[in-house]
Amino acid sequence: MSRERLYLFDTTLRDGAQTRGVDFSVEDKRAIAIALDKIGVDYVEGGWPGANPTDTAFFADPPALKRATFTAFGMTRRPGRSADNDPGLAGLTGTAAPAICIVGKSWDFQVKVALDIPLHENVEIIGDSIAHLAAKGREAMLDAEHFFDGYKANPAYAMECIRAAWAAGAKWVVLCDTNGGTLPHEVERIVADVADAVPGIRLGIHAHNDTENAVANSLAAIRSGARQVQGTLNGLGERCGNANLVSLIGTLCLKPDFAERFETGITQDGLRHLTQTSRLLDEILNRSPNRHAAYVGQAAFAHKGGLHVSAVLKDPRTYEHVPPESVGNERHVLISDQAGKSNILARLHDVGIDLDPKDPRVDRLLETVKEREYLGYSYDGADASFELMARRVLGQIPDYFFVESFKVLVERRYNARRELVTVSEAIVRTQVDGNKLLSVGEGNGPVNALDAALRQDLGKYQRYIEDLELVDFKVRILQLGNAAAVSGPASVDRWQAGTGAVTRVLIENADGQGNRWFTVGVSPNIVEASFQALTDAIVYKLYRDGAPAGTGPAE
Ligand SMILES: CC(=O)SCCNC(=O)CCNC(=O)[C@H](O)C(C)(C)COP(=O)(O)OP(=O)(O)OC[C@H]1O[C@@H](n2cnc3c(N)ncnc32)[C@H](O)[C@@H]1OP(=O)(O)O
Ligand SMILES: CC(=O)C(=O)O
Repeated sequence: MSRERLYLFDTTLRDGAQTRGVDFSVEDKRAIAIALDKIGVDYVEGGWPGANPTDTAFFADPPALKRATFTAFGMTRRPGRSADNDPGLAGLTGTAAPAICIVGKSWDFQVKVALDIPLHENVEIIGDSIAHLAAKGREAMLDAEHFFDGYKANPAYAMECIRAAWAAGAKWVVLCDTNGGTLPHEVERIVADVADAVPGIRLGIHAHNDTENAVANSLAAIRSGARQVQGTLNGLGERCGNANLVSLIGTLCLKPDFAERFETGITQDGLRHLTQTSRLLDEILNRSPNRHAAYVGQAAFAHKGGLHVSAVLKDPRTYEHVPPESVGNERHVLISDQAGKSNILARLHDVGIDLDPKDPRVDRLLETVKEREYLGYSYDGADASFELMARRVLGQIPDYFFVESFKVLVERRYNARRELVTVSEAIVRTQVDGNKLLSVGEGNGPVNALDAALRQDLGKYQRYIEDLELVDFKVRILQLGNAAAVSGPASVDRWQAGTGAVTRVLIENADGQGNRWFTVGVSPNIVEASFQALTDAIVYKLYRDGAPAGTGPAE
């Protein structure tokens, strides 16, 4: 059975640019447009030429797209002007964009309040504007703003608006849930009514996420006859955002009810790049990806509960709705106090340690993890510290170096230019093969100074850590109730009374070969917690790079 074509329209660069805190440069827009084109999106709406210098410059030198239709966005002609004399429309037709999407009002209330013109005039404006674009040879589309609210308030008028666009030559009439308050059952009914009332009309859906239903509303519209679906990468957009195109692509391509009925432009390879495309956007916006994003989040295929892990190891379909690799994501098995033996075994396997489930060391490891999590450690995000902890229990981590003591000073003073500065200095005394070393490091904060001192001189290990870099540092204050506070590495396993806050430090490290790893430290003292995470980072690198063992501290 042949499938119907469903068109995907991306508005990341237009509605997504209306997100609070998002400000794309021309080069950002180009990179995103090319990534969308690569995965097989049909339309890339680049912005509103004429509205701001970035969009004007972007349209003046459009990206070379292979598959997608580059689309300009604007609004219908202004009241009191002819379409031929409207500067806004001229700005759109002055670009080379083969498709132009204009927003027009379809809610009588909006026409009265926002435009302040008679209802019939707005209908004429829509018709004229679309006819003008079509006459210029462009693929004209109407974004029927507030269509669902308009239809609920005055269905006859809302229909009159979209009939005008269709009759004037619109290739698509996109029904917008502009305020995002419409629910899926309403969308399903209203889109079906419209499709029945105007046979042959090509409908699109543009849903906002104000009730967290934008994706559901888009799917409902498709079920009722919409054949173009608009959305944005990672759900960017005005207020609560738009329908998340990433989630929509996953569902449309992988769920049989849609995938068997509709063909999209998304290629197999494009689908496998979905995770990468979603993360590229976050990278460009310089923000952390949402770990819990459907399909593409780091946690989307992360298994934590013992029952889950045990079953996933037998067959991943027990707790996964689609295979992670189908969208370019991967499976993670997390270690935590929810863990059973299966988690530990799976995680050990990941780091190259295969133990028999009956091996008593597995129980010891499980106990150690649970105790340490109780103290405030978290291995969910700190793979390297997990591996070190496991290998230490198994006696596989040699003594490399020994830190006798460290001291950190923070000084706030006026410098020679009478500027107020805060400087930090750290002094670390270490031993390598019985040789005593003293290093001093300076930094813009105590952790930075400690990191500099630790890595300044590690004797024969120095060459292994030359390219080590601290790339991210996160601090979390934990209230452990009646659990213990810990005071240092030697006392980590010693329980203490008290209810003090404990600091958990998570450090991301990188080296010159492109490896990245996370380590964790816990203490009531932030510097001590950082010290643990920093030393774990160094030990992990020494172990992984096969550095020779040391002889331990001198007596
Ligand atoms: C639902 C949506 O998200 S649509 C996209 C919204 N996106 C944006 O607004 C971002 C880009 N916008 C802009 O940069 C500016 O608003 C511009 C350049 C387009 C217009 O700027 P200005 O001319 O200063 O107008 P301003 O933004 O203050 O007000 C909008 C005007 O457009 C009119 N207008 C609103 N919708 C329409 C429409 N569909 N057709 C014609 N005119 C419209 C309003 O009545 C108002 O007119 P008024 O100034 O006579 O009261
Ligand atoms: C056009 C648009 O962005 C909206 O109506 O929400």
